Amino acid sequence: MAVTAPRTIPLVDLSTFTKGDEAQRKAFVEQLGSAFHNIGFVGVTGHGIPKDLIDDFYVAAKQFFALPVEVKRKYEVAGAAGQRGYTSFGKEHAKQSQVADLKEFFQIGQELADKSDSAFEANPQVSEVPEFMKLGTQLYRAFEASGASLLRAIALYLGLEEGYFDQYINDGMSILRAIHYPPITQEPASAIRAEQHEDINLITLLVGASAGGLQLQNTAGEWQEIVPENDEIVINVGDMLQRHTNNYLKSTTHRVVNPPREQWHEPRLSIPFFLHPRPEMKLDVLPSTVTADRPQAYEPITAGEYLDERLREIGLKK
Ligand SMILES: O=C(O)CCC(=O)C(=O)O
Ligand SMILES: [Fe+2]
Repeated sequence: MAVTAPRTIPLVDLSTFTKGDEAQRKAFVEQLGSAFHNIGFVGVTGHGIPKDLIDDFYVAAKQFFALPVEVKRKYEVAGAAGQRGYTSFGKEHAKQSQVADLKEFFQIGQELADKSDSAFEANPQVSEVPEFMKLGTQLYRAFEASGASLLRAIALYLGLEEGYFDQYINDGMSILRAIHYPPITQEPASAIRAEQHEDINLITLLVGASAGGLQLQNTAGEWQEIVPENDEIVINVGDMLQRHTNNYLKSTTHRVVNPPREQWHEPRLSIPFFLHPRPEMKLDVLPSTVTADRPQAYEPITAGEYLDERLREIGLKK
């Protein structure tokens, strides 16, 4: 009999919120909210992101990363701080680390009908793999819709109006990132696939990575493996939401460790969607989250200012 490891994060079904009755919706709000408050991570099924779309995008992403590096580097976008197009191996590092992560990635941003909005850089089109951007843009939309539903539940949990986040995330600055961790060919000096960090954005939605390695740090400081099942996506709170809620919702430290030596030849691909609001959203601490035991921990800042500060710290912006 197969031995199933105990789950490290709770599992919730988003369709009980998007399609359920009042009692089911209330139960979902409580489950999601307490997971974000206690752990900062949750597994979600019933998220409405089509499996075929994920699978097809994986195939296209693999084809992209298999291109020669000179070809991939054509898709580096000067001045976009890695927020669009390709970022080569060895560039990004966690904010406290001097050593770059063992990864390369490609980021897709918002495609607005109105191209005159200067907050948005254009996405480069990858001519060698035309499906890549087409599927990536579709997946972006699906993640956006699913993330909006999760934030509606979180707004209710925080005692806000259900549509509170919608005004900030419609036409927002979200990023779909395809990450390739190549096979490891020699003992890494000290770097791991992704050094421990917290995400910058409101929430992150991550679809099933092609190999294990993702770990979160629990409140006791121990590293715990996250092993998503089947069509489960992993959601975590980012620093913007933690800041806005005065640390009531937790942006939990996580990392991707290197596999054991016998699996070094296996690459790893993963697809996080970083849900960002529009740059003018104020991340000022919500008054309802300030209490006697939880005094105001942060000064007012906008999402745009905060993002800028963080991109400098991780080596993507000069
Ligand atoms: O590759 C993964 O599974 C997670 C990557 C991650 O945490 C990130 O890019 O922020
Ligand atoms: Fe992350």
